Amino acid sequence: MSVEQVAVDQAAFRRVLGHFGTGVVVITGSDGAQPVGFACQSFAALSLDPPLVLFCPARTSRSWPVLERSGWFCVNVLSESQQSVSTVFGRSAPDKFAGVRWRPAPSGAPVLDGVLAWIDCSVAAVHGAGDHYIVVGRVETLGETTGERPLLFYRGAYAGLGPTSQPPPPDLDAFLTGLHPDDWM
Ligand SMILES: Cc1cc2nc3c(=O)[nH]c(=O)nc-3n(C[C@H](O)[C@H](O)[C@H](O)COP(=O)(O)OP(=O)(O)OC[C@H]3O[C@@H](n4cnc5c(N)ncnc54)[C@H](O)[C@@H]3O)c2cc1C
Ligand SMILES: NC(=O)c1ccc[n+]([C@@H]2O[C@H](COP(=O)([O-])OP(=O)(O)OC[C@H]3O[C@@H](n4cnc5c(N)ncnc54)[C@H](O)[C@@H]3O)[C@@H](O)[C@H]2O)c1
Repeated sequence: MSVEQVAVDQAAFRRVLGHFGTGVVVITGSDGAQPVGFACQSFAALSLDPPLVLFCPARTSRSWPVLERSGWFCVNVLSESQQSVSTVFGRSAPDKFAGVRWRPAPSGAPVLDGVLAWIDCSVAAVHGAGDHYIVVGRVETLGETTGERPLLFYRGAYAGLGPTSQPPPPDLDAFLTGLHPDDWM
């Protein structure tokens, strides 16, 4: 199989970077009266001690200034059955929360019904990077539900994990609890 080199134009960037499949989150917040939020795949765990995460909003984002002013945001990890939620929050719309059920996290930022996990954060640092910002959040509280599978975004389209062909290895618990402090997890 040949490895083709292509020019770095925007179409190639999207096509090639699309091979890096990710989960999908909705980053939410509030100005104290109105909730705001947007779909996001540039989310990552960053640091265990202290507990930090990051995401990257576009400089043109209209939700980000609201989150920055409040000093808080909540990361909502979408489940496989929440593709329509990602579609709603991935577009510009006057009221993305119409018809969406949610409850407030301790910060007041929305936790959407049906998410796999939520991570409530204070804004710890903001760095400009190209046409986006890199936002570092300190994890203040978090929670999870179990049973559902994650929503994935891969090559510009939604995907799921598919049926599990193999059960997890029987020694998975021992592997996860036997990590050396220098191991990256
Ligand atoms: C799977 C997925 C992953 C995504 N990942 C990311 C990500 O990692 N980072 C990211 O930044 N985005 C990401 N997006 C895109 C993002 O969800 C959408 O752009 C979303 O609409 C942004 O919401 P917002 O509230 O920030 O801005 P919105 O208010 O929804 O505005 C979106 C854009 O529309 C334009 N716009 C709309 N209305 C006006 C107006 N009246 N005046 C001027 N400009 C206007 C602006 O350019 C603005 O950036 C992702 C989308 C999907 C579906
Ligand atoms: N990081 C982002 O800001 C980001 C990521 C994914 C999608 N989006 C936006 O969501 C919408 C739907 O996307 P699509 O279905 O056309 O997928 P797409 O084909 O544009 O996305 C393919 C890949 O390109 C990259 N990408 C796309 N837009 C980007 C951007 N503005 N900045 C940095 N990386 C970007 C991402 O890695 C993504 O997985 C588009 O408007 C897209 O720009 C933004």
